[in-house]
Amino acid sequence: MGPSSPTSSCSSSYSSPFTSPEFSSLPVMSLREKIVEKVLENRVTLIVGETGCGKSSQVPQFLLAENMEPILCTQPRRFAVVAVAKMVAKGRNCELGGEVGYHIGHSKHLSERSKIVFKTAGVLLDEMRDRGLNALKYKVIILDEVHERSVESDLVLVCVKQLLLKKNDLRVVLMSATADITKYRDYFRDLGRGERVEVLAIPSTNQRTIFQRRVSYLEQVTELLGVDHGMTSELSSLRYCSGPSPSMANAEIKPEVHKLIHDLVLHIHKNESDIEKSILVFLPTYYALEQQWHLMKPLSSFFKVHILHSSVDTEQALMAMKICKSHRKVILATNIAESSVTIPKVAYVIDSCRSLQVFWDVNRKIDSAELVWVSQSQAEQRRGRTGRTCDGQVYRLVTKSFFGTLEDHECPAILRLSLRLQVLLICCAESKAISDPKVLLQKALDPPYPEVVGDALDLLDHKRALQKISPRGRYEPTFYGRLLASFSLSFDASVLVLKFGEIGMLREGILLGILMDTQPLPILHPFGDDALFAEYTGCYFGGDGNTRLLTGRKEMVIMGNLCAFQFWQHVFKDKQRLDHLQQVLKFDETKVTASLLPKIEEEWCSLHYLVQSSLHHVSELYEDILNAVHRFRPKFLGTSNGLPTYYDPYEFEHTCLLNCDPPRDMDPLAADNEHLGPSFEAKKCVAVPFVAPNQFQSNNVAEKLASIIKEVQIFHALSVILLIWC
Ligand SMILES: Nc1ncnc2c1ncn2[C@@H]1O[C@H](COP(=O)(O)OP(=O)(O)OP(=O)(O)O)[C@@H](O)[C@H]1O
Repeated sequence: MGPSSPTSSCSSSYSSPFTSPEFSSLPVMSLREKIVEKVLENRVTLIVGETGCGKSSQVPQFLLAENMEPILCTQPRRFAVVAVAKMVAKGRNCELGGEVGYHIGHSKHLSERSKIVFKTAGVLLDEMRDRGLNALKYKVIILDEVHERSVESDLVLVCVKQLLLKKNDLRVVLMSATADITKYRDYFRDLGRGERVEVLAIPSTNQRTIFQRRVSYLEQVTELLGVDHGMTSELSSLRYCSGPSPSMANAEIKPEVHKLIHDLVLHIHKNESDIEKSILVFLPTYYALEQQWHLMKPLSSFFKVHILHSSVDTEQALMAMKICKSHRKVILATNIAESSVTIPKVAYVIDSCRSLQVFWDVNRKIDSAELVWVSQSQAEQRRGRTGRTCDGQVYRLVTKSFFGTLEDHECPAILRLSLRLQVLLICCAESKAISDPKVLLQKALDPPYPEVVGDALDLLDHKRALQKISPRGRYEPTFYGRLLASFSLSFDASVLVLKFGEIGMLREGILLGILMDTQPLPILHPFGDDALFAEYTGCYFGGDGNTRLLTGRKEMVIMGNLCAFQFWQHVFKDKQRLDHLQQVLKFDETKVTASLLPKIEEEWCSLHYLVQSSLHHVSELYEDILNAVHRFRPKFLGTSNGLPTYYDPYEFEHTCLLNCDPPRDMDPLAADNEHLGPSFEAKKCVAVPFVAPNQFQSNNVAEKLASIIKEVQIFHALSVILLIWC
């Protein structure tokens, strides 16, 4: 079997991905022929291999070389979809969007020519809802990281199995380093006579070329640091983990744990001469990242701290890591960085072994979040973030015996969450084969409790999003339900949009709904500096007595971001305004090229402490939702006011953020200091003349927001959504 041949979409300097020295030594390479053979022979193949052995990046290419395209690969996280797609495209010397493409949320780099396509499970489910199982028209479907059990991944698995029952020539490949093999074998047992899941394990013994990974536990860490002399491992466990085993210990992070991490980071720094070798620390929440960051501030002359959290622009954070060469990198991350990604030169992983888990509180009927101990499978994935581009050392901050009693796998989300939105989405599916939630969810790998599905159906019925079609008791979506389901927002955010639509403020409602779900938000939140964030937010909303309208800080933040978005839109999205901008800056018309304006916009955003990518994301989502509303044409569309008066272009005034102090101390999100941008004096705001403080009728919108929040009694649910991103 020869290497794949270059395709027309690849450049002439194409070199075979299989022979390039960077990849030829990956352990998965030794099993290439076997993998192809097994996938051709069997309808379902499970590939199990250590983290970093090359599954995600190489297996799709093995199959492409056998002309098994088109190939679909799902990844549980957006971050991973982009990272793996980029890596495969780079390895094949192709443009992204050509032979190799991806689709996450609103970012779509695909074409007719795409032969390997990476998507999130969520995107795939949306497509299936619209086009039925036809959305799965691929020769091979690879479900990567199958151990990650989001509701979306589990639903994709159900649908793929339905398709397998109909389509004999489809090939499905499941991949993971830590999947429960028996579970998947059993799940596909009823595919047909003589059918079975072929399991292919990439042997560890063959992994001569993979880098070393050593693991130490709490007892070795305390010994290494010379703390708690003579303390038994039981006492250590009590001191740092509040108990001897997960069932007897709460997963809160005590100050002692933060101190231990601080000392360990310092110890590593003193003993590792290569400052390019970085340290990745896993913590459960934004708050824990903040605590750790504050503790490490005095060490800022040694370290550059980077943050990986959903509230941070990951692309930008990774870029900043690449640029920074002068200091050792310490990356503080939540489980966003837990699987599928390679952060080059991570040589040390410190794992707090805790994570944040959201669950549906059946009694209070709200989403809640709690700190939990990770499963062994999660800890293995975290371990796998090192040993990829250099040798690695992992420190687990629990004792070995404590670790031994952690669950093998975490509880699947389908057994923890309320499933309201998923039940509604299932009911809205075009294809009858997948539109009955009671039937479909019972086919899941771990079927949810029938009362949870019943609760979701009742709630949706109560909200008139579904109606029971007698006599068989099957539910159908109402017009309102279909409309809600078409928004690609969380359930509460979608409800909010429609409530605003009903009072003639559709535009504001859509933006507020999007902002409830958006991470990172348009207004920059300098990491660890809530005061500065409040100052930035206050410049957009709250400076003229309108704070009393809203009681919660979270709603204030949403309102501030709404005003910030509109401000940006006013300056950069209004045709006449742009003409005006050109005059202000005295552009020579001919020189105003497509490339100049984005640059100005980028600088402007940075001067006003706005996150450009987030503004664009909100803008794209806004268009989508507006289109959905126009497709459905609800009654209120006729009574909506249309464009607000302030849309008329005219000269306007704004309270310029340039008067704010720049971020103090070390900003972990910025690259090296010399890359911080133009000096303070040189700043010039192109939004002049002005935007008046209440230009966007913010008081009026805030008043409506306050009453709608009360009316729909989603305050608690809102707090949870906001708690996760704030
Ligand atoms: N951005 C990158 N820079 C440098 N090397 C990389 C990069 N991405 C991947 N690699 C290399 O390719 C190897 C294989 O990565 P790949 O994601 O295919 O492995 P995997 O088996 O799918 O791992 P996991 O189970 O952790 O997702 C890594 O171990 C690393 O050596």
